[in-house]
Amino acid sequence: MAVYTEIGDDELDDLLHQYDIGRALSCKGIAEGVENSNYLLHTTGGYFILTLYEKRVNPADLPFFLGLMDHLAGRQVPCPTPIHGRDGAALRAVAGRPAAIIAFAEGRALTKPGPDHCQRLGAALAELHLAGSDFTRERPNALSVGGWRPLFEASRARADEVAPGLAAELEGELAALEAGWPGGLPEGVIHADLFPDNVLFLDGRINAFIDFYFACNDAFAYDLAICLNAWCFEKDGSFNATKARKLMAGYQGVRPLEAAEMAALPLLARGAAIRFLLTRLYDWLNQIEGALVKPKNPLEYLAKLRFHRDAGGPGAYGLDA
Ligand SMILES: Nc1ncnc2c1ncn2[C@@H]1O[C@H](COP(=O)(O)OP(=O)(O)OP(=O)(O)O)[C@@H](O)[C@H]1O
Ligand SMILES: N[C@@H](CCO)C(=O)O
Repeated sequence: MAVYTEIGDDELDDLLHQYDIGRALSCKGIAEGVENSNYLLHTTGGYFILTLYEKRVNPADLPFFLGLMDHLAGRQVPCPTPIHGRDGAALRAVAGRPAAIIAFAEGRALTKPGPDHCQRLGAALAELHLAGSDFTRERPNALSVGGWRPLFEASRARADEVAPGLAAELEGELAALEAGWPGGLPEGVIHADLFPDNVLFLDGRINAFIDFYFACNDAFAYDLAICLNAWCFEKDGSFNATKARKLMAGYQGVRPLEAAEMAALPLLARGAAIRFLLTRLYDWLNQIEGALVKPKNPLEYLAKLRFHRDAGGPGAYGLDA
């Protein structure tokens, strides 16, 4: 269970005194997630999510994340809003951690998304990209190509404990990505972690995007590449070309890709694969005792990386570049 920080009863009561959402009836740790401590908070005013921000979140970035959620929700992007206290602020401190209360969103994360879900995802992702265009805060992507080598260095010495030869393969991959990483693509605000567990479906439709805590400014097509990896491979590791085609069609129905974005997609997908491989590898090698969190398998992303390296071109994803 991803609960790194416990909250005392008095701390919770003190927190709720700052809001108009009633008094606490229960507050239970949520099993899902690996990054932050999340609680399902039930008050006399309804249900909420209480999040305490942990290691990978820089407190200075929180106004960007919380402001973005307010901004997108105001533009009909399905996304829960932060609750503002009586003083107007959404960001607080609880148990020594930065914290926020977020509206509870109905819906279920899909364990096995189908092609039609991928199409809906594509369309909603493009709408998110367009809706972010007049968001005025900026946050560079700390986990883009410039951030991968330091992350790799933190795991390099022990990488071969996870798979023989992994360090050498990652070294070669990083060098290729650093040399060829595309610039000048259309960019704006991206979600940057839009995995199936961060999309809540209700009656077959997307009811909420959650977990905006990697959102940043970067290439739109990189966000699409992250989704390609997270949604279009089966549990056995095989690539599902139908899902990829649907994802692309959904996206392009709202925001057509430029030729340069299509051409860059195989490389962007390799980059998106190494980004999650590296954070998973770090977490695998540096597990936090007592956090009751199950680290995710880095090797799932090694297989995806190899797939894109051999893909041959954007046609593999159903695109005619
Ligand atoms: N606004 C919300 N409404 C309903 N449920 C939510 C909401 N926010 C979070 N959750 C629930 O809490 C879980 C963990 O939230 P979240 O994905 O933000 O955590 P995380 O630790 O940042 O996880 P991740 O590993 O995806 O980065 C979600 O899977 C979902 O079940
Ligand atoms: N979505 C990430 C975890 C949270 O960043 C992963 O699956 O590795």
